[in-house]
Amino acid sequence: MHSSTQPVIELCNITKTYPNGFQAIYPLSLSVNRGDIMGIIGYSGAGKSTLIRLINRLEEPTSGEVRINGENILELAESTLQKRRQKIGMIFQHFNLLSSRDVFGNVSFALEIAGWKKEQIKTRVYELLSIVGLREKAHFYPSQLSGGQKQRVAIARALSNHPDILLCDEATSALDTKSTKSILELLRSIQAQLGLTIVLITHQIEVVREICNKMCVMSGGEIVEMGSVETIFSTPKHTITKELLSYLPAVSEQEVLAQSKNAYKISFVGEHINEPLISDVIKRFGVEVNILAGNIEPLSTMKVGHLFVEFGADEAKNQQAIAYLKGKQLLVEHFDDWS
Ligand SMILES: Nc1ncnc2c1ncn2[C@@H]1O[C@H](COP(=O)(O)OP(=O)(O)OP(=O)(O)O)[C@@H](O)[C@H]1O
Repeated sequence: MHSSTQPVIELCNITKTYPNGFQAIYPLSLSVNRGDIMGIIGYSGAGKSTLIRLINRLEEPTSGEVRINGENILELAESTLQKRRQKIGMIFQHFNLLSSRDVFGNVSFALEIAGWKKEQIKTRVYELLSIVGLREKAHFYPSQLSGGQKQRVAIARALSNHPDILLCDEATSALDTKSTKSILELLRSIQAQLGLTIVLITHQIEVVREICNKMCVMSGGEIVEMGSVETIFSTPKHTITKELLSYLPAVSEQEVLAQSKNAYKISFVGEHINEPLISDVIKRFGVEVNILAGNIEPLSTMKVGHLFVEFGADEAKNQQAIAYLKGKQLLVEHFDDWS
């Protein structure tokens, strides 16, 4: 990820009160740097959608400034705003595709509006469909596509005018786990390829973990915690942040394998959960143990724990330690056995 310290989006003391008098955003400031993937997370009603829509003036703030690349976009006349908006792509939870147009037509639509010439449109649409991996589906209609494919079309459309910002409003909330993963991978790769700045809102903490480098936690129209994903995940401060983090699904074996090709999975149940078995083998056998990940899952009848570790270079000691753990009725599997 090519993040810099150059702010691309700056929200300065913005507030939003809807015409019915409801204040959805209390004074808040937020700065997003070039190349950041900023995740805005919070429960339903926290103000996430309102906030993201203030960035491209789909909502007008009640007070404050919205600066894009240093320019206060609240001062722009409608015609200039339209031009600037072409540089801010947006994707939505329900894709918002035109059902009467095929994939090609949906992507070309944004270019037609922006006044591109017909012959340039064709080249650009196929270029975009290649980026999102849908070239061969150019003449399919939205009703013939899966949710993940529809979101790819929406991404191609959002990228059509070479934006430098991409706003994602719950872009994976309507997708299953597999499609979510592939859309997040696509977002990560286009961010790297095109040097985009991405702001995404989500209520899924795993989305933030997967692709963001920065995050904000929103509650009651305010940002209650903001910073790098590493810092917030390792030392969450606000109660809402801690609660959201507690919903993180258990670490997956693929994630562990991405860190080490020599990992062991140690599985234990019930009575062993509270025993200091790892410090035990370190003391007894002088073995080196690097803990890669771990989790305890409360089942309805008992708790099951998994620990993913990597042992040091001394294979004789490692085997003694593994034999000892197996003797304690723990399941110890090398990655070859479970990958
Ligand atoms: N047009 C509107 N008029 C009045 N109140 C609104 C309007 N739009 C949103 N709100 C209110 O503002 C608050 C924040 O809504 P918003 O959609 O920004 O939250 P959110 O965090 O995105 O929630 P969700 O994930 O459910 O969409 C909510 O209480 C909502 O009812």
